[in-house]
Amino acid sequence: MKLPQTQAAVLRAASATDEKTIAEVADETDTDPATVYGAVTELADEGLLSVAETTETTATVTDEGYEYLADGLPEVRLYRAALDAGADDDPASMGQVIGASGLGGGAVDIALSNYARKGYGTIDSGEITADPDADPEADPEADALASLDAGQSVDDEDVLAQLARRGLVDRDETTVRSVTLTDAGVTAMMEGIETAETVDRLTPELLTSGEWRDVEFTEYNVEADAPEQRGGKTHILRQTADRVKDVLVGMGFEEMEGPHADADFWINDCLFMPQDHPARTHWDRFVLDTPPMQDLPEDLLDRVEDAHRNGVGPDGDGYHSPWSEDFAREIALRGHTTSLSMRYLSGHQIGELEEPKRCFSVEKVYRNDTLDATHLLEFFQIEGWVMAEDLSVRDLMGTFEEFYRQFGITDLQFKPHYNPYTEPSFELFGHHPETGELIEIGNSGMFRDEVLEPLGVECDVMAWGLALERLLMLMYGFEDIRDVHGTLCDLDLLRETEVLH
Ligand SMILES: N[C@@H](Cc1ccccc1)C(=O)O
Repeated sequence: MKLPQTQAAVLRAASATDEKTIAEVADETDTDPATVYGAVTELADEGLLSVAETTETTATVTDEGYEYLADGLPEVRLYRAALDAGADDDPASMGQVIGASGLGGGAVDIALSNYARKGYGTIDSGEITADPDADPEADPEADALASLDAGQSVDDEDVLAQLARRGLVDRDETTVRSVTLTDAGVTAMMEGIETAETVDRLTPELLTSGEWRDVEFTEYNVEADAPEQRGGKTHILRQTADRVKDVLVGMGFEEMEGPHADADFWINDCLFMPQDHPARTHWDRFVLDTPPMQDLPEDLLDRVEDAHRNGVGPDGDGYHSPWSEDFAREIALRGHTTSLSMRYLSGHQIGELEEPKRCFSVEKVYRNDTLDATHLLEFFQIEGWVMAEDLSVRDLMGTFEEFYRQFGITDLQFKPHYNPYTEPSFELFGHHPETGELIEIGNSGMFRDEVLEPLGVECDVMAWGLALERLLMLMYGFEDIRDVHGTLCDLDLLRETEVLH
């Protein structure tokens, strides 16, 4: 039988009786393990090798683990200090023993929380005892750390789990593949294996000698299974944001951009948000210690102030509450991207707009919320509006149905809501694919005259702010927003999720 170089070498290295791991075969044949793996896959496809997979958990000592290897585990150091203080006879003062132990900072807490658990003694109302029978020389956790450091394996699963919990070892699961010759493989070996003339790897030697010109290369097998290579990739949130942009551009929307830190005027006043609204207090927003915004259109400022004080139209009524221009000029991180909509609709950002017009942004907003499974302090909003004659709530709902359908979400629910700047207003909900729970995914409405008139907009405007992270939740079924953000993120979810375009 004729086989390409690596396959022939791998088959020769394999045995019918002894399982050999890919790493062992790679070692023996002096070949890169990924290449061996490729050859193994081919040989298994041909029925010449059989491959067995087992999962192996590896444990590596962390930096903190190494610290304790050098200095001793904190609880062991505490025990020795307690013995020195005679605590095996009479309880000794905790303060003194800790002082004598030389333990400092976080190590004291660590020592205390492991001391009794491991049978070194008791700690009670400021006193410490040392069990005379405890043997610090035979501490199973210290022994396990030393074995791992010496490259030996540790079999005691409980001790390993405890070390992992303490952050003294990192545990990783790896798949180990071992090969054996099948009957067909044995037969092929007995009949003789010839190395095919083809070359399956381009080597530096082939390149420098120029030989690459004359040799025949093995064909690529693009279907062969290969170990996963994990390079960097675009975060699924960014991927989904790009997808959202594509969908909205496809629906005829143009993208808006503008400052993350903006005058309260654009973030709130233009939206007819009373200056004493709770969302405008320090409870909700992040104010910046920067000079006030100078560049505000004076005539718009006057009209907005007038709307707040007196309302608009013949029957209008304002808030009858204080309105301060200084407050309007204060700079804060935007709590929604509706500030951008105000900048655009007013003509301040890109000049006068002509209806019909549709705009959107997929950008970050900032709120002084409490972090939990569904709330972040920074998140992405899908802002959008349509400016046209004679818009109705049906246009709003139809737009959402069309938009969310592109993401496989077809069971939207609408709930009447209140915003100071829209009338009517609706909250949007969708079902979580795993839990079935109704999740709020957005807020919307038709801008009121009190917003539009000062801006100089004479037709209808329907608008919304949708939560990108919540859309992601409904698409991929995770239940905690922290699975995709921050230090608690679910790496497998982030690595394996494909955002389809
Ligand atoms: N700004 C609103 C969303 C919204 C925008 C425009 C109109 C109506 C609602 C929010 O952050 O929840």
